[in-house]
Amino acid sequence: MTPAVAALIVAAGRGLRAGAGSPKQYRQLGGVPVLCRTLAPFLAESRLGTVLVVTGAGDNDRYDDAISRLPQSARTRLLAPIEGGETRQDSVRAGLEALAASGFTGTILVHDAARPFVSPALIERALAAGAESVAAIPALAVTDTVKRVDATGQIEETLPREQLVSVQTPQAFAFQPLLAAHRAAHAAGAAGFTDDSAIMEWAGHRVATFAGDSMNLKLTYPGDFELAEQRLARPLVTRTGTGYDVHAFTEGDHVWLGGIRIPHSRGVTAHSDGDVALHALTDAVLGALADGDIGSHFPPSDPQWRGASSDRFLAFAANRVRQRGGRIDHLDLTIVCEGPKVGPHRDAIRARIAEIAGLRLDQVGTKATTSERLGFTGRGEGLAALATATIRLPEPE
Ligand SMILES: Nc1ccn([C@@H]2O[C@H](COP(=O)(O)OP(=O)(O)OP(=O)(O)O)[C@@H](O)[C@H]2O)c(=O)n1
Ligand SMILES: C[C@](O)(CO)[C@H](O)COP(=O)(O)O
Repeated sequence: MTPAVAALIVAAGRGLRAGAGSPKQYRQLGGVPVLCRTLAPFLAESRLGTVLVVTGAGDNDRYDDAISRLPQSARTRLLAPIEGGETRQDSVRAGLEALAASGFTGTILVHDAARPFVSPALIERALAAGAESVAAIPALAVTDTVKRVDATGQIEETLPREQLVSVQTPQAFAFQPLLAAHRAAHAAGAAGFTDDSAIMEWAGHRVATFAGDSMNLKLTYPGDFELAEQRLARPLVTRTGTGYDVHAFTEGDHVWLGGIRIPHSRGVTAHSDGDVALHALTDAVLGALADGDIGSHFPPSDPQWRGASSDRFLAFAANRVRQRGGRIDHLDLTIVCEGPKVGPHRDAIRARIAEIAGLRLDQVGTKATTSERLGFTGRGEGLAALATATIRLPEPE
């Protein structure tokens, strides 16, 4: 039976811009070959039935050496590598043709071997987005001002960055349309595409985006290796933070809990959408960072947060962890209320929190309890949430 989802890792480049002799995907990073680091999270994802690496001509020994560093049990879904071409586009097409010959028809994730910091959570987001769209790619908002220059480096114009994103891999596609687009581009002599979504655009498909990861660095220049080594060299220390939030009930017909709108006979009094679960989680993450609290970053006095959807608060805190070179290991949440009943919504809340924070489902715990009719929650005057965040941060210098 052919698998429903496969990953294609392109590793046939020469790494000329990175210099230093051998192709960058076979260089050591923290004592482990780059390709090994890149493959590990794909091979650990049980929904990926097959992983195929496209290698350069003459790289067989390097490839064998790199994958010998992976545990035997991790290699069971790794197909024999196939040879790539002159350009990335040629290499992807070669991989797609090999998968087509094996009868594959499902969803394909295409990823650069040169991106060894791909996280399990990003792969999970790619899988989820690939199940929804013909083409979906990880994107990050552009935070620098972006200019167009002429051949001499003189600025020609400043581009409005609101509509610009920078895109990464893994990119998720329905296999047949991607194969058809690659074949059509090849037949038309259309070359020079720097990613596969550009080929899908060229073929007339709409391409969706999902949240990228600022840690998903592409090793391109020598400085990227220095940065990557520095990142790996600093040991991570575990930090824990707690959060607590309360909102009083008022007239209304719904409450927001963990990013899910739940119909209820009451609403809550709040400046934002009053989502106690996301507020407590945000404070837990900020607490673990020792980085103030939700009110110091999003002051209630600021009108722009009036009625704000609280997912942005948690996403902000999660991004602050990543910006500091850290990661969230786990979020745990307890909701305290007599009503609404949380049980029927618990899976949706858990999934939404994982999505907002960029985590896998197993990194999020959600629980709910009443307070046995005691106190303000017991009297049905409001609802509360408690949260714990466990994160890892690079040890301070
Ligand atoms: N003919 C090619 C060129 C690139 N790639 C792969 O595509 C990814 C992104 O390409 P890039 O970073 O440009 O890698 P290189 O082509 O190796 O780098 P350079 O352009 O500096 O030579 C890398 O994983 C690379 O191995 C490939 O499989 N086949
Ligand atoms: C595919 C890619 O990683 C998306 O950002 C990027 O376009 C590859 O570019 P490269 O010049 O081939 O490294």
